Amino acid sequence: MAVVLGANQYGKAEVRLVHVDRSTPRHALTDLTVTTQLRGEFSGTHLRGDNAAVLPTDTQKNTVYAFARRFGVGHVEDFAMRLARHFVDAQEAVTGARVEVEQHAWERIRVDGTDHDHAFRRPGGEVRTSVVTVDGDDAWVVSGLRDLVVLKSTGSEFHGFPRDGYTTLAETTDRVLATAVTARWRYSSPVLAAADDFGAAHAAIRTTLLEAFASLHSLALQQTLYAMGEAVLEQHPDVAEVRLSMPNKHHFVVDLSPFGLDNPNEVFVAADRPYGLIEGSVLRDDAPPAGRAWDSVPGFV
Ligand SMILES: O=c1[nH]c(=O)c2[nH]c(=O)[nH]c2[nH]1
Repeated sequence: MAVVLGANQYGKAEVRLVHVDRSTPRHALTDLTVTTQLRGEFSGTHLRGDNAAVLPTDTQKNTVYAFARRFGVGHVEDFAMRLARHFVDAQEAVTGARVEVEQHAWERIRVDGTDHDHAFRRPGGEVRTSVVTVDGDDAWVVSGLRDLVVLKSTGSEFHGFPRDGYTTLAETTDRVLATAVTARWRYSSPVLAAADDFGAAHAAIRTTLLEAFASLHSLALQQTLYAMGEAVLEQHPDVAEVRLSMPNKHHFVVDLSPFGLDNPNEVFVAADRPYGLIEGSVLRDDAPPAGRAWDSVPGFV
């Protein structure tokens, strides 16, 4: 019996690329997941561990980021074709390539009825939540939402933090700020005074959260969290307390200098973990007691 190598391919899977076109103050955002797979004559590495024909998957990843800076992204089909052609043309052993590009949608956040220049929201996936607790004659209503994914491509800084022997984080005056908002708010009373109904109240509070996120020039996600909670309390008299849980969905500037390219905050790797997790409660100082409102509400909020 002879054993032979059958069909094979290899590459880098799920390269998370966020490209910000900042050529005008009205930023354009392209958010991609790219998977490269090379096909060709790779028997050497499989049979003998001879890597002479193996363009590293790490190189393939770098090429994705470098191409985004050199050529821009454009349509996903064009970006994929440019990459696939490059690998096939540039490497002797590579006779074919499969490049899969998925694009994640973003919409502009509307503030006072106008599309914002650099604040975005991911459509879909958001969940409206509610927990009602009744105890005898008492009742409490906690409403909320989760997975409201938002991003600002500028208008966010983070500096002035303490440094110790383990600190490597660079201070920044311009970074991408992104989070998936989980918010729960407790109404002062189970019967709304100011709003007609819970649906209208939910929609209005959601708008307030989005507008506050978009409008604040942020010096920390903690500051953004507080501003969002504060805006809800200021604009919605029915609400006694807001609890927020906001992961800091880090976007790191890719170092393209090894390829002779600068990167003026244009090409980012969107990391999925680990992430900062910023949580807090914002409430009126004269809020009625929470009673059993938060009983059995999972997690921080
Ligand atoms: O807004 C931020 N808050 C933090 O506490 C923090 N920590 C960190 O590393 N980056 C950030 N960003």
